[in-house]
Amino acid sequence: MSEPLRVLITGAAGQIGYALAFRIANGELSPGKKVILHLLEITPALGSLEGVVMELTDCAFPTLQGVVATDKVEVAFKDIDVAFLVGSMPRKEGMDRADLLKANGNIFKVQGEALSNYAKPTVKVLVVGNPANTNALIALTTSSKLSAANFTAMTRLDHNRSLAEIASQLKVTADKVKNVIIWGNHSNTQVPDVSNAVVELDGKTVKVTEKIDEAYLKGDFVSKISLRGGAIIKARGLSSAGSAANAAIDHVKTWIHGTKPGEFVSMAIPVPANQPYGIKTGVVFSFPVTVTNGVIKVVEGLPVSEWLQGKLKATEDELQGERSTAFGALGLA
Ligand SMILES: NC(=O)C1=CN([C@@H]2O[C@H](COP(=O)(O)OP(=O)(O)OC[C@H]3O[C@@H](n4cnc5c(N)ncnc54)[C@H](O)[C@@H]3O)[C@@H](O)[C@H]2O)C=CC1
Ligand SMILES: O=C([O-])CC(=O)C(=O)O
Repeated sequence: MSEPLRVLITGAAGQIGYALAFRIANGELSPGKKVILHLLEITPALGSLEGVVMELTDCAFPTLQGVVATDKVEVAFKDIDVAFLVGSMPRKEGMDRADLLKANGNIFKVQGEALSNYAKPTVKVLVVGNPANTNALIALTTSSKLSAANFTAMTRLDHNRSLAEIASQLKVTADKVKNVIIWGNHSNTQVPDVSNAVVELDGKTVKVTEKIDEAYLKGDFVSKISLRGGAIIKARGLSSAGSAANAAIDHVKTWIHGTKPGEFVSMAIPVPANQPYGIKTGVVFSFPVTVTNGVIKVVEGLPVSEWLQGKLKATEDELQGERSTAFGALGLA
């Protein structure tokens, strides 16, 4: 029988952690495969974490082989195959995600070191905690034994929001839309781009740009997707959790099982050495990607309009700025 999948969730007693744990325990990442959940929390939240473990036990999931619940990184990160790095402070109304750098940056410095020291060398790391791109860069920078290929940050929620918005405009379900792209930072400067997206309408595949007005796609659509996180905080008084956990599962499932032929998704990854689309190395940037046998590859050669070029530059500049702030504050080189 194959080895169980060891999956770490940090911040497991928090909103997103709570939504993630049950779905992962139920085998959603790799159907049929046994799972050992590693749940990390800060010491004051251990009581609450114990309650999560009790509930997981009470589900009697046939796939759940064990649970390790701890406040110690050396226990939590030991031999893990997948890491969902969620545990960190969420923003409140009126804040930008980059305002969280000061509160959250150090968490990812410590956890980068822990990944390097204790995780399997093949570990797949997804950073969810905000500001996600720069936190992933911090973790990568402090994990001397792992490589860039181990690290990603989440823009799949923005990707899914884009699929859903286009589907709603065209009165179809979201599975009929594919190949939207989120470029850059998981922030207000992200670039939701549907210039390569297609939709299945009445059995025919057509370009989204043939069906929806260009002014809307470059205007209200971009603002709606990029400001959606803030709109949810305003409506709920709390940041997105169910949809964030869902996107995190989508992201890791794609990483494990690959993309379908002809399809790409959005993932934030360390910029590869060949600097696709002219984006300079040294930041974690969201690109259109395909995944085959666990290897993430940027989809290159897509046309870049003048409009897109300007937006790519703005989101890249923001990421370079976040990098300088974070590296300065944390004493990283
Ligand atoms: N990338 C994305 O698309 C999204 C990112 N987020 C981000 O995810 C993060 C978590 O959000 P929520 O679950 O709503 O927050 P939450 O406050 O409900 O839960 C966070 C949990 O992390 C724990 N925690 C804090 N420091 C920790 C550490 N050093 N080690 C382990 N656990 C630690 C806390 O005790 C708490 O239980 C936030 O930074 C939020 O902004 C949220 C939605 C989408
Ligand atoms: O907006 C926030 O702070 C939470 C988040 O990242 C999102 O919902 O996209």
